[in-house]
Amino acid sequence: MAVCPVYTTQSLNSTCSISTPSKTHFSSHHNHLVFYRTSKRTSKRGGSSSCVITCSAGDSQTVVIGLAADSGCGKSTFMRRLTSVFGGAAEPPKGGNPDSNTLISDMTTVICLDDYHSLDRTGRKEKGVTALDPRANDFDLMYEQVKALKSGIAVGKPIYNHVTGLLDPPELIKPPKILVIEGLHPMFDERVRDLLDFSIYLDISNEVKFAWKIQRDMAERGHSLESIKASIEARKPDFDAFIDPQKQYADAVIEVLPTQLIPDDNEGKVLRVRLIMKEGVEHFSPVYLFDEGSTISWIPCGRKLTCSYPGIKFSYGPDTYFGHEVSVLEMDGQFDRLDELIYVESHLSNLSTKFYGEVTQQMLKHADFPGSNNGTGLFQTIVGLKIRDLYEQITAIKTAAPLQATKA
Ligand SMILES: Nc1ncnc2c1ncn2[C@@H]1O[C@H](COP(=O)(O)OP(=O)(O)OP(=O)(O)O)[C@@H](O)[C@H]1O
Ligand SMILES: O=C(CO)[C@H](O)[C@H](O)COP(=O)(O)O
Repeated sequence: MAVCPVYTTQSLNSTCSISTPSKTHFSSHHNHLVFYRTSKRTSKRGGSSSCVITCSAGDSQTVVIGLAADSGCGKSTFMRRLTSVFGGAAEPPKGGNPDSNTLISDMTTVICLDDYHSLDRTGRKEKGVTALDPRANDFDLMYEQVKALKSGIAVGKPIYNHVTGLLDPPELIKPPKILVIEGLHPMFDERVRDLLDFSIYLDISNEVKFAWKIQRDMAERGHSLESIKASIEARKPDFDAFIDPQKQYADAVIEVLPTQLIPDDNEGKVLRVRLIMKEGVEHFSPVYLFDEGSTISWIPCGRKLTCSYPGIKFSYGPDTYFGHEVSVLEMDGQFDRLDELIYVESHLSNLSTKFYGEVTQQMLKHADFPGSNNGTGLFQTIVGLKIRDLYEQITAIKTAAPLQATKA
């Protein structure tokens, strides 16, 4: 008899029907009715029986955002910028597992897809697979739980403990207004991909990834240069096979490359960052520089923007990406003075800001975050504002619909 690792909860005032051949326990937990699926049995026909819990969801629907990137590529930094756009601090679940990977704020819940590792650190070692390999991850459970959350049903999500390398007991995740699923594989499984309202891929070139890893793992974690190189090399085949291809599905890609302003630069400090925005995505209109659809090259340095060597260059224009029409906004170089960013902001359109200078204000607020002086911080902030706009559009449609139905 196997232990079924899932439990599903639903608020007491909603209607649920249960069909399960396995033992199902009910209990009240945080004002939620909890269904524990404790066992699986083999049905008479020989197939494995599944536990089906059908609940009618509440009125609110969760908007789901996917953020894909390799480890150490700036997902946490991006998440901090995104949650800040919605206001309020993001914190791990109160009173829960201190090693939880989840971050909850008033509007957003960010779950880390590492929690769907089906093999723990020892299991991966024994089987000779990396965490990037789909065989080390439970996509069925990921799909079931994201789908449940999207339709307003709370779930008991497992926790992968990065300190111990073990799978810890599940934590309760209630459906938030905005659910962000971040990690290695948010767009890998077609079923999960189809649940996403918007998806982002952080595409960090090998040179830059290496520079960031050295900065963090050598300076902050005491790893040697050789071990960092070895870890990047060991992950590369699986990264190329399973993680990188997801960028073709992303609605926005933030590509981070070495600068072209310094010939043969190998320091990796000055960056060329490209924001690739898919055309025709519902509730998302790409940002543009000066004139929508034109091809523009702009050096803003001069009286209104202070630039030291090697300067700053912006480019904008239409392109294609994996066969899709896209708009690409590019920034090469770095800002000397963040308060002068307002000059650049005033030449960008479709930013989905709520007031003049909101991008600059957000950037100044988080001036100490990595990438605040270059295109990584700027484009992450812009994508955060676009996600707020997308959320507001989706929820406006949802609240308007019943009214229209009443009128008719
Ligand atoms: N935009 C940036 N510019 C410069 N360095 C950056 C930038 N973003 C991230 N880094 C570097 O990379 C490190 C990892 O960033 P972050 O923690 O945001 O990544 P992550 O993808 O969440 O990592 P992990 O999955 O390993 O937890 C940071 O400590 C910093 O050194
Ligand atoms: O690629 C990763 C995503 O963060 C990690 O390497 C993976 O989750 C395994 O974690 P750990 O190295 O702590 O066992």
